[in-house]
Amino acid sequence: MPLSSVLRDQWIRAKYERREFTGESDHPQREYDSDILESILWKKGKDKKAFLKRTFQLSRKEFTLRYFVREDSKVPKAVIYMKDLNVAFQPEKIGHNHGLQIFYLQGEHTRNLFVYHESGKDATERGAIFIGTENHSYSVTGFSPGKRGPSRWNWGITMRTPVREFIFLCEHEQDQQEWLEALREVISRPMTRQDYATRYIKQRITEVPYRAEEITIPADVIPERVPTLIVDYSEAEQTDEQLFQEISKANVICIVYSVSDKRSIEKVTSYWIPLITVHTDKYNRVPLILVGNKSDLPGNCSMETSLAIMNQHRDIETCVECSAKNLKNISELFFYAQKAVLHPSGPLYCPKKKYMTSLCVQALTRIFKVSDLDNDGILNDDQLNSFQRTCFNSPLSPKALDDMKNVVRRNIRDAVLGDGLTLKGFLFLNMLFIQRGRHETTWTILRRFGYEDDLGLHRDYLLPELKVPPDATTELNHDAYLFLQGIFDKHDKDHDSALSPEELKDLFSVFPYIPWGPDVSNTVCTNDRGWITYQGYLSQWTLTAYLDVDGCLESLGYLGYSILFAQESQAAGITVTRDKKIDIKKRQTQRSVFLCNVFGDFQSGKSGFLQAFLGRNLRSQRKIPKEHRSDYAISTTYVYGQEKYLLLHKMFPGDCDLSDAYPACDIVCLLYDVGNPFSFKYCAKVYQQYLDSKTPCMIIATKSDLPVVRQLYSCTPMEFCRKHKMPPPQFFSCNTVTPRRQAIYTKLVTVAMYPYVSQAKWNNFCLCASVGAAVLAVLGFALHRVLVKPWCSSAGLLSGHRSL
Ligand SMILES: Nc1nc2c(ncn2[C@@H]2O[C@H](COP(=O)(O)OP(=O)(O)OP(=O)(O)O)[C@@H](O)[C@H]2O)c(=O)[nH]1
Repeated sequence: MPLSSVLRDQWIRAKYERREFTGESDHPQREYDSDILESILWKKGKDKKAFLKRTFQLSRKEFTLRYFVREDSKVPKAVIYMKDLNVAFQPEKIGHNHGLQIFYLQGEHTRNLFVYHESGKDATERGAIFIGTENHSYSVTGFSPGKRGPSRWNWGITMRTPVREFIFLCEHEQDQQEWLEALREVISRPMTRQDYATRYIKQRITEVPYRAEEITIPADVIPERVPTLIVDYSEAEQTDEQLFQEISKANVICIVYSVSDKRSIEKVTSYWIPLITVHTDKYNRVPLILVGNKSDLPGNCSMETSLAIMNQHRDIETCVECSAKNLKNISELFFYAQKAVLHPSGPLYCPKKKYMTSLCVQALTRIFKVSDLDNDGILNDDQLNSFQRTCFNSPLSPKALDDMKNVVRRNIRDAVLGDGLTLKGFLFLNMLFIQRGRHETTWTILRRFGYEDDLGLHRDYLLPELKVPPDATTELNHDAYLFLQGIFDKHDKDHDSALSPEELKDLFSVFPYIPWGPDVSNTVCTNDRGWITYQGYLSQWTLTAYLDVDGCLESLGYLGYSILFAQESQAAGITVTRDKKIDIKKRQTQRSVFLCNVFGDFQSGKSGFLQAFLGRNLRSQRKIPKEHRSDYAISTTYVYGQEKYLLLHKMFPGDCDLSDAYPACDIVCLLYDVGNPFSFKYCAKVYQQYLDSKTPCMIIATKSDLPVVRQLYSCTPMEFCRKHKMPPPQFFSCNTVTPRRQAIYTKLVTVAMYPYVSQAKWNNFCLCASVGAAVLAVLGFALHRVLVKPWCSSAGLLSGHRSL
């Protein structure tokens, strides 16, 4: 046992088990029976090395401590007056478990005696009670056997001092009466100056301390490995200010009342709870433990009273009756206090409704859905086992699985279907844990899935740190795409490779909000019914990762990426690309997303250009309600067989500072309407004002199905391109009979990927890139689907993923 634990243990035993300082003790207290307490202590010699056996005598009569060099000595080596003496436990300094430092004033010097006792028990302090007078709030009353139940020691005396109450028991009524008389006599006598001094000395050295020393229970005692600091408060020694400070620092507060004193329980609601409420954060309530002490005495206050208080006050985590005298429930009390902090029941359970709180149900429902990998509403044995491994690091034995299912099945209908647990069963199981006081099981599950005490997801879980240097971009990596594909397959119940509104709603049911607005259908590819296709779905995630990496991390968190793919954080799913300047210098890029800013005057056909990339002709574009329009369009295209994402961003003339928007992109498109003579002027202005020759730029002549009119500008668009060494204007129309994807987009990605290729060679270069790509594109896409398919096999996420 560590040194500090011995002393702590002895201190607790002296105070609570032997009740040495309270007058309630069953143990004979020698120091009250004889004037002199004699004991052998080992005292450190003058050479400061060896400890020598010395006889010490504590005289109650003289208030002195003496010690003798030899056992038969008549003359003491030193006589120390109590008023000059102080004692401290010093196990470390003395190098012995029961070491004491006795220090006292001699003349103007402080002398030290370093001693230890062979047995810790005898080295503990003893107590005495000072008896003051009536007008100093001392009183004494007797009580009769009727109150106390069958016992030999039935005749009681209650002695009240300004700081606490002492209960004494007598065997016979006559003893009780004699004691009462004697005590009353003392109390009725006025206090002399000597009395005041004696009270002071006695309180300092022999009476139970008003306040227990701060006790630290080391971290390694409990599995959660957090240390516990127990802080006592004494009205007699501390100011209100100190009390308020301690209250505001506390993680849990034990309000102790006496089960034998009705007033003390009344004070819980009339004084302590309001006081704690005022001095604690109302958004972060401190759990309270209601402790009915002296359960060894007959109670005035039943457990029902404390339960009623507990039901009225949500902050009261639990109530417990204990007896400090016979140590009943004392360790439980501290266990509950630790538990109240580490595994509070308040956020999980509503005692009034006798059911879990709605926040807890929501959190567990999300956990169930995340863990139900095939989304069939049942956690089968494989899924239960991987859930168990995730939360508790080990699978369940087949018998434990069966037992668990049987318990649930016996208690509630529809909780087990086939071989698996339904959501109803999963919730019921957790409620059982909570109701049986095993909050820590549910908390382990919740915390593993990212929840913190208020049942919100932890910030570090949703928003792990990710450093993105200024010239880098963020993309999803292969792992994250695999994960997201698994999520898609799980929710595409009809296997039509598109998500219906219901399927999408189900996918986002693990989110506290729907992250995608109605504009998403016009940002990515959809099927004929306007439902987001598999390709559109991945495109939207790509866009989120690129433009709003925090939002993407958060979404991965809600979907449970880091948990299901056993990653340290959501950030493991993101690739931060290298600086674009290095790509250009090395003439190669690993990036797979390229941003193209699309400029053009009002009504020049920018939206048309974006929508045509998603395969929509003018007719289908006209059906898009205004509020569902999007300023982005993203899809894939293949360049030299590599699948790349092109993200088109529509820039608005006049309403934003173009210089801000410009530098981040990889390529710029300047659109003019061939049918509008004023349209090109805007393109020339943007080019001259904001663009440098380093960013590739392409001029697109839109609405090429309309008659071409002469542009009212100092030169024609063709001359302008020649002058600025740009490829000639690319004619484009989305007014086609059938929706079709046009080559222009592949051209844009190719140029964005190879910005250093001379602009004069663009046309040939782009042609090669796209022709070579066409075959590989189909192949590449098919390969991707085949590769990622095993992800959602019933063998579980991880095995599917690893088999890749
Ligand atoms: N004939 C023809 N009309 C087109 C084409 N593209 C767009 N339009 C029409 O031109 C008008 C403007 O098209 P948008 O694509 O909305 O142009 P915009 O530049 O996004 O417009 P603002 O957002 O108002 O600046 C619409 O009435 C479209 O129907 C095209 O290729 N051919």
